[in-house]
Amino acid sequence: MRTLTFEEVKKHDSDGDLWIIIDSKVFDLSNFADLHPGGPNVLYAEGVAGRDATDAFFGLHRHEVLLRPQYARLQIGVIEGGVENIRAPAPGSLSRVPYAEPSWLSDGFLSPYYSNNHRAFQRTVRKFFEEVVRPEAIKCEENGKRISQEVVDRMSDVEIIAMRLGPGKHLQGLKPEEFDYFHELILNTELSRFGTRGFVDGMLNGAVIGLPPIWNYGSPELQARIIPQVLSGKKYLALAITEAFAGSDVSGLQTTAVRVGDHWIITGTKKWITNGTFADYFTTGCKTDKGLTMILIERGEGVSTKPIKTAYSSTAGTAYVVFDKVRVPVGNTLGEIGNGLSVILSNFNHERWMVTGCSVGAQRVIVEECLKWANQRIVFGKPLSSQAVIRNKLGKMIMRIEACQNWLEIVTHQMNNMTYNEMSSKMAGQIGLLKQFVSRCGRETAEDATQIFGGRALTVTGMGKLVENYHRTSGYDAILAGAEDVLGDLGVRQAMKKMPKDALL
Ligand code: HEM
Repeated sequence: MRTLTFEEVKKHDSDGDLWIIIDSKVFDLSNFADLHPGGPNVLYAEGVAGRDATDAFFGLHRHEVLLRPQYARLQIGVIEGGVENIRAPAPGSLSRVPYAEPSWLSDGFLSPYYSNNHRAFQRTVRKFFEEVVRPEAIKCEENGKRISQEVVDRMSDVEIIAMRLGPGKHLQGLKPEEFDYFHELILNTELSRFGTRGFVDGMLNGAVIGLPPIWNYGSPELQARIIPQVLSGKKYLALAITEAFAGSDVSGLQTTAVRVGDHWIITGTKKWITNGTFADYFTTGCKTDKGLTMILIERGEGVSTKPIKTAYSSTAGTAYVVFDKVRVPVGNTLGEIGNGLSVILSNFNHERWMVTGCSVGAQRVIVEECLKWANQRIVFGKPLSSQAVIRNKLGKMIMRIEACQNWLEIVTHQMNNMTYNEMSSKMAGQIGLLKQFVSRCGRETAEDATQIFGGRALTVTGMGKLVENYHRTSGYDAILAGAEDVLGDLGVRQAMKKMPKDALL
């Protein structure tokens, strides 16, 4: 790469002969100017053409623009004696922006929950997600296609699909102290950092919520056949509960299973089924003459799926699933006939806690985006952060994310130290309230972030793209796995049930 002086660069400041300096790198924009998405005129302006345009550039573009190969190759040299100050973060690295990381990952802070094993795990996971998953996440979020088999295979190779189901004996080769609920929490917060909310659900969330009923209630034959296929990423699974007729009120389901000999004949339509467009198996809630029953249905004759357009990317595979007189062996029943509600309910704590972790991971990135933008954006001749109204919003965002993180961690600590049954009886209400709190905080932060970024928060590309995605999709966290108002109410109802009889004023 050539070394150039400011004097040399200055000579190239006209139409057809245009050089510009950004962060001590010299770019030849002569042929690019007419193709520039921001238009050619801005590039010929005084103080830009032939000059050091670093501040102007970073006020208008994300740093990653310069890393795209088509733009990186416009660089023709470096400035003599210049120092490159703005470097892309290395994959897996931690942010040094205050509050951009939870306190346990911040220099000089302690935590009672995390061991060195968790810290090493976090480093490996972040690097893997940034290098392997992030490019796929960005691509799929935009084109709406499902996650590629290649990335699924790579996740399966390092047991990520299995780890997302939580601690347990399915994690071959890992001792309990090498994988607990804090490890899983790390996975959930790390996978939601890319501003690609649809992809987060497209990353096989169907299996995370649909496999446990097979695991806990399926026959040994069913388990031996289905579980390895799903954990190896060779087959896909969706949880098919909700219908146009029933959402949070699962007892109102209308999909019907009628027993004929040793088969069920199943008819009905499920709606909003995450990963449904590409699922091979459906863990399905059905009405029978003995009450709600969970049954595993395989894609085949009588099963059809249709994508539903939603506010987030179709990479999530959200579907209508139609069962038209589907014949299913009675051996595919999960748990006792008529006992479907407890199968569904026993699954909910983990699912809601998982959604909460993903939500906290995404919320924290937005806090980081806002702190960076308020610091670098110049308005009325001063950084945006010099406005008290902006600092007030930043303060509230920080308070919210820290409160969410700390409550989530203490809940995770209880989960690590309780049996499954204790968790079911003691944590359902608390997790319901936590989920409501986190999703409400997320939406308030989405609103504040949109005000801080202004018009940039309304475009899917550019400086505010993460805020745009978050603002459009944070409501999903308030609905999926149980509407937030219903969950908050569950928490209070459970508390009332446990009130001591003699607790009077
Ligand atoms: C290597 C040099 C440059 C490259 C590769 C480049 C590339 C781009 C790209 C890709 C965008 C679209 C933004 C997005 O949606 O992500 C953009 C927008 C823009 N660029 Fe550049 N640019 C360069 C230099 C400059 C300079 C020096 C200026 C002016 C000081 C400038 C002013 C703008 C403006 C005003 C926009 C529109 C921003 C908006 O819509 O918010 N660019 N540029």
